Amino acid sequence: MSKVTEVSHPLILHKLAYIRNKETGAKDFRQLVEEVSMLMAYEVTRDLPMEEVDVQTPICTTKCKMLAGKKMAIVPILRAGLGMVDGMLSLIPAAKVGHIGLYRDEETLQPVEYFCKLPQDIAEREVIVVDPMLATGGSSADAITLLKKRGAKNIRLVCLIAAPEGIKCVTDKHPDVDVYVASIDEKLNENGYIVPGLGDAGDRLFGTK
Ligand SMILES: O=P(O)(O)OC[C@H]1O[C@H](OP(=O)(O)OP(=O)(O)O)[C@H](O)[C@@H]1O
Ligand SMILES: O=c1cc[nH]c(=O)[nH]1
Ligand SMILES: [Mg+2]
Repeated sequence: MSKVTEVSHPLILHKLAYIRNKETGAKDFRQLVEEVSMLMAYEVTRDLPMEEVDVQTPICTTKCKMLAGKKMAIVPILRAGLGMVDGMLSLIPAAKVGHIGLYRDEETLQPVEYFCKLPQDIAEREVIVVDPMLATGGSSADAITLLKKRGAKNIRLVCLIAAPEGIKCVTDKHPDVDVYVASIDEKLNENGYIVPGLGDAGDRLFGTK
């Protein structure tokens, strides 16, 4: 069964309020998405395996804990997921980055795949899929299916804003995948947009439309 974590830290909620505000321009929007992603990286890596090592301090030798060298990959769903990569990398600098290109057809709301480039050893990596928006869940669920077809076994999903419908879709299709979100919003509207949401994340990040 998937674990769903809503990371309601005060700093995240404060920044999310600016991100949601329609008056926030692309420059600030990008900066804030990066900052919240960094804070989310802290939460999604909470249970990474550790190992004990001997460290010589200026005073004596002591046992310390360090990451056990688990290899990681960050996989943004294009385009909007790109906005979360630098924030994640600032805390997990050794991660490799894969890219999955999907857009949501405006009429059918079904995801359409147009690009996929993954680290060749993706099957051995702990994979963090990032996309700011989890609406119907179709895009994230398809991206995870694609990763599994390429051999990935340990996958987590990090989103900023999710609709209950999207969480249900992903966790029903991929019960082995844990989901981390900054906010679970109320619902989807008739156009498949998250309410209250933030609008179209890709357009706001890149200044399109
Ligand atoms: O859960 P879903 O209903 O699939 O919707 C969520 C998807 O929609 C947005 O991408 P979009 O299709 O707008 O592409 P973009 O990032 O290029 O703007 C968003 O970034 C997700 O990938
Ligand atoms: O609310 C939504 C839904 C899908 N994609 C977005 O960017 N925003
Ligand atoms: Mg978009």
